[in-house]
Amino acid sequence: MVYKILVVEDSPVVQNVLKHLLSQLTVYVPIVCSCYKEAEATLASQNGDEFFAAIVDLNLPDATNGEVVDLVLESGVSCIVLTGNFNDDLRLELLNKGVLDYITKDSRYSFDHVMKVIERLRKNQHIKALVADDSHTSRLFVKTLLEQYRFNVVEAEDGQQALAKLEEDPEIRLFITDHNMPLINGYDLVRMLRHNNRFKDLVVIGLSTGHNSALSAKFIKAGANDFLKKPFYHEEFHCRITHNLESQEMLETIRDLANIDVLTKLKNRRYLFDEGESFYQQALSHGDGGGFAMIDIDHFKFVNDTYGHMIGDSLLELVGKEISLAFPESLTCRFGGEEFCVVSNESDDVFEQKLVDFQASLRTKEFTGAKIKVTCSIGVCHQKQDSLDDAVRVADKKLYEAKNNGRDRIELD
Ligand SMILES: Nc1nc2c(ncn2[C@@H]2O[C@H](COP(=O)(O)OP(=O)(O)OP(=O)(O)O)[C@@H](O)[C@H]2O)c(=O)[nH]1
Repeated sequence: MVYKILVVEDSPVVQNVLKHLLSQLTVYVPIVCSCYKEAEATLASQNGDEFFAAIVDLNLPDATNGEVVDLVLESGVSCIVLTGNFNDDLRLELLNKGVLDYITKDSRYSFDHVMKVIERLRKNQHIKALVADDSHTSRLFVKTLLEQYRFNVVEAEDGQQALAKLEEDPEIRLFITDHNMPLINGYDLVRMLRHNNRFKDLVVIGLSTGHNSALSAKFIKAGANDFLKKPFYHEEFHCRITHNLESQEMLETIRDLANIDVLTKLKNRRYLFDEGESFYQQALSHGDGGGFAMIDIDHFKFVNDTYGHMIGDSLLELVGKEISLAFPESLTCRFGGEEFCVVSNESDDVFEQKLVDFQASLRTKEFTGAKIKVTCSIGVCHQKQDSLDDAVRVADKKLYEAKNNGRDRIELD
């Protein structure tokens, strides 16, 4: 996907900086106009809606009073003002008109800020936000602010409806809740959510009118990420949401780095022992699920010795991909070295058949430019065990037997 960004700016230096920054992130295509007339013609010929956003200067040679802002907004394009003048009244006027941000060209950080806004818009398209407020007017106001920043917004009229929507829709990542609502108030709702591990990554922002200064502290103590008192400036609203989402995204990145094997992109051994137990117990509780398999590539040392470690790495990466494709519903991990494992939540029969199919398909494939053919040995534990640790032990013993019995085979407990 490519995003076209309209840049309306008469200074060649600023044009070049923006062009450079936008093109560095390969998803953006800058289209530069040097004056109002050129922007008008460009927007008319492109139907306007094809532009993802516009970065505009207020003082153009043929339109010195910010007329370009109205032109861009009327064309339905998200507008960011990048200007040399700081004028507080004008800034407020433009923000009220629907301009996303008013950034002054006072340092090189201004350009970083523009890029941050554009990137945020792009990411927000994939973020679902829930707004809970019993007042239709307040809900609509918050919804409009969020939609300006490209969030997908769903609404709830009271606390109970909000809880039901959060429970049924795991895609909701941002929750903005008023305090005074019928059935369940915002504060109680936050406490309930934070006692449920499922919502640990949900970004929660509390809102309230009134003069209860203890409420913001109560909300944050209960686990809300932030709190805003109504009425608020929409700049403050966006800044707080952006900061909280960025912190959450950073946490998720750190968690991924800790839990994902860099080579194969499968979950790593650490994840298996931290989170696999609950996956295993859940699978066991679903009747006849809970199978566990250890998969080990045969004679992998020979691959390294013959083709070198780089090719060995590529082979591990490709086999990892085959494993995640073969067991999409299961928890698939790289256990270490050339050893992988699968925790299944499907019935024993289905799991066994998938293992047989996987082993057979691996046999027929050629991997890397060197067209390497490999086989694998598999040890399976499908008797219900008390813990994942025990299942690993049983499957490991069976894998050892598979190797001793000639490799390229499956041994079941
Ligand atoms: N390229 C590469 N090699 C690795 C990696 N991790 C482990 N290995 C190699 O994997 C090989 C495993 O060798 P062995 O344990 O003897 O097993 P094998 O050659 O597969 O023989 P069997 O398992 O008995 O069939 C060793 O040469 C390790 O150095 C890795 O991340 N990349």
